[in-house]
Amino acid sequence: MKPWILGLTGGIGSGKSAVAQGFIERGVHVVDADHAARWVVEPGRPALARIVEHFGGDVLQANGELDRAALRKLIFTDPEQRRWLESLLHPLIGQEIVQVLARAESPYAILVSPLLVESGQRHMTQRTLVVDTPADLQVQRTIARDQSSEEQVRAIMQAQASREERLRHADDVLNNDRDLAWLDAEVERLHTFYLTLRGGQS
Ligand SMILES: CC(C)(COP(=O)(O)OP(=O)(O)OC[C@H]1O[C@@H](n2cnc3c(N)ncnc32)[C@H](O)[C@@H]1O)[C@@H](O)C(=O)NCCC(=O)NCCS
Ligand SMILES: Nc1ncnc2c1ncn2[C@@H]1O[C@H](COP(=O)(O)OP(=O)(O)OP(=O)(O)O)[C@@H](O)[C@H]1O
Repeated sequence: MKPWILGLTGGIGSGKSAVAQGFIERGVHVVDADHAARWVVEPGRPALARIVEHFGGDVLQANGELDRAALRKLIFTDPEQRRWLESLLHPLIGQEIVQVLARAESPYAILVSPLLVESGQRHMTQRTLVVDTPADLQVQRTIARDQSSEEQVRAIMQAQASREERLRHADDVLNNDRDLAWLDAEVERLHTFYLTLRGGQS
């Protein structure tokens, strides 16, 4: 039987990847929109040429790969440029996600995306799990992981749905304000529940 699809979302640094890892360890097939966003701009793919045409050669590294830090600076200080990039990449990211999900063979599969609510990717899924983390903890964990500045993390959060907006779309919530052992216990609880569902519904 074709798996039903769970959407897993949360803001930057909320813990989506850590939660997804817990589901992967339990045999669930996972596709991550951030990974798909990397595949569509690999050297030789048409989207990379469009980005260079639009933003100029400064967004390329010497080896011909996208300079992600340079592009991040450009799009999170200018909403119009961010929307231009999203209108180019989101349809391509959507196509990649559909292809990978079509090959999934676990009882249910997961689409991990920071922009599940904002980008309309939610419509590819049957159920939404929100990883909910207090904003200050999101900032703290992201800075520790990426060595980025607080200002940059807050600018990215400004470009994302608010916590309240995301929670409005949640069927299930994982409160990620405790330690990793708690996170794993929550994944176990949710996985046991998801295995009882048919098409994402009880
Ligand atoms: C700007 C880019 C090159 C920066 O790359 P970088 O390697 O530094 O970050 P990465 O892609 O791993 O994203 C890190 C986090 O930033 C946030 N983020 C990325 N893009 C966006 C966006 N358009 N709007 C809001 N938040 C975003 C997410 O929380 C994401 O998890 C990259 O994020 C990108 O291409 N973004 C546009 C495509 C997109 O919208 N991707 C999000 C998944 S659909
Ligand atoms: N409960 C927790 N306790 C301690 N550290 C945590 C917890 N949850 C996540 N982390 C850590 O916080 C950081 C951010 O988590 P993670 O990378 O999973 O977030 P994300 O939502 O995938 O972020 P992004 O949107 O930027 O891709 C990571 O270093 C992760 O190991």
